[in-house]
Amino acid sequence: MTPDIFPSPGNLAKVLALVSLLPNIYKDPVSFHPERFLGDERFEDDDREALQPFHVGPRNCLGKNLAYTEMRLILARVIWNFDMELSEGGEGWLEGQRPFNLWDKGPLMVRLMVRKG
Ligand code: HEM
Repeated sequence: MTPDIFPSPGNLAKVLALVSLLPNIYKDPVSFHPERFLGDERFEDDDREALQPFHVGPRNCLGKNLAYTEMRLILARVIWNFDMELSEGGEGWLEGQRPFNLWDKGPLMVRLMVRKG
């Protein structure tokens, strides 16, 4: 990121879902490749730091570690107890998703008057 591309001052937003779909960051990004995270050499050029679903910095997600623990526990129990297959209506799930965004609310102007009495 350089000032030539993103002049300051300005707002820069990172669209997480798009980062995860960029083929120059993740090889074959829309296919299911769990081996991507298990040291498979086909994916050694992936930039694993690019996607930060919990954000980074002083205001990043406070629940990150809890969320990882919950996800691991739930996924492990589901996989341990069940076989899974896509059921009717599940086709095209990825393509049918709709993205939503946040909005900048702008300042709420309030006048404070010292109470009398
Ligand atoms: C997959 C699960 C989760 C994801 C992807 C996620 C993601 C995020 C993201 C992107 C932010 C905004 C960070 C920023 O503004 O830079 C955030 C903030 C926050 N998250 Fe999560 N979160 C998850 C689960 C949780 C859980 C389980 C908790 C608590 C039990 C939690 C508590 C918080 C809190 C308190 C903040 C505000 C932190 C602050 O403003 O200082 N999150 N989260």
